[in-house]
Amino acid sequence: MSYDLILLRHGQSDWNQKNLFTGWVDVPLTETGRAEAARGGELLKEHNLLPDVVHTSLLQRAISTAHLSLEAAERLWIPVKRDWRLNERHYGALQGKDKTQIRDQYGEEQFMIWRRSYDTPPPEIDAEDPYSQAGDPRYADLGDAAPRTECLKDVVERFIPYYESEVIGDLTAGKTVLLAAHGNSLRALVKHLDGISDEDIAGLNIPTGIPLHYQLDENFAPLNPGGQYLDPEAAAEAIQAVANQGKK
Ligand SMILES: O=C(O)[C@H](O)COP(=O)(O)O
Repeated sequence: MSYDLILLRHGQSDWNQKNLFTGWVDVPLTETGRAEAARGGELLKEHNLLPDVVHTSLLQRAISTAHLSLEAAERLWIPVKRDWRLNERHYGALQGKDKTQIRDQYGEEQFMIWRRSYDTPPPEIDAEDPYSQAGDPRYADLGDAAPRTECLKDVVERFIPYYESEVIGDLTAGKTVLLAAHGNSLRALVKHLDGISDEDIAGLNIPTGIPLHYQLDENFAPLNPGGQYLDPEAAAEAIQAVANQGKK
């Protein structure tokens, strides 16, 4: 008995291309990102990994990626579940800031603490900041619990309960599950699945638009630790590019 779980980071977004911290800012995919998403769907079809249900965040780059990849895989008809708990990590006051400028201004060490430390969040975003989500109707139900910044630990704490109830629920029902989400929300899940330490997770990066397949055993532990990228060569190159963001 095994279960199939597919993780898909959204394709390149407008702000990935512009090298800006994005977090919860709702930016669209670029043409490259749309092509990556469609290619992701073709890979699913080629590997006969056809999702029965898709879970996405509330952000259009993940929603569009799910749609374009399912279109390419001829699975547009499957049920969709959306939840804020799959959202990208809230990047606090860094949202909308240029990654290279922040690295130059604060130095490599602080830049990497904000980007990759497990439990140090960036400064909170001001409600008046143009890139704040204060007043965004999609988060109205969260009230005061809506984050104004998050570290990876915060993402683990919101995403893993969702994974354990909703995603494991679908897997248990025998469904192949596609999760269309984000670099840091997927890092949170991979940390959980592979039992990666708080220190070592800093070195793990997830590329855009390349499906990552986990086969899980009856206890939902990976039979293939680390998962399998459906295009391993493209993934290796793209992982390096994510790691190098902010460098000149
Ligand atoms: O929110 C962002 O800026 C990106 O989606 C993830 O960025 P990072 O790789 O710098 O954490």
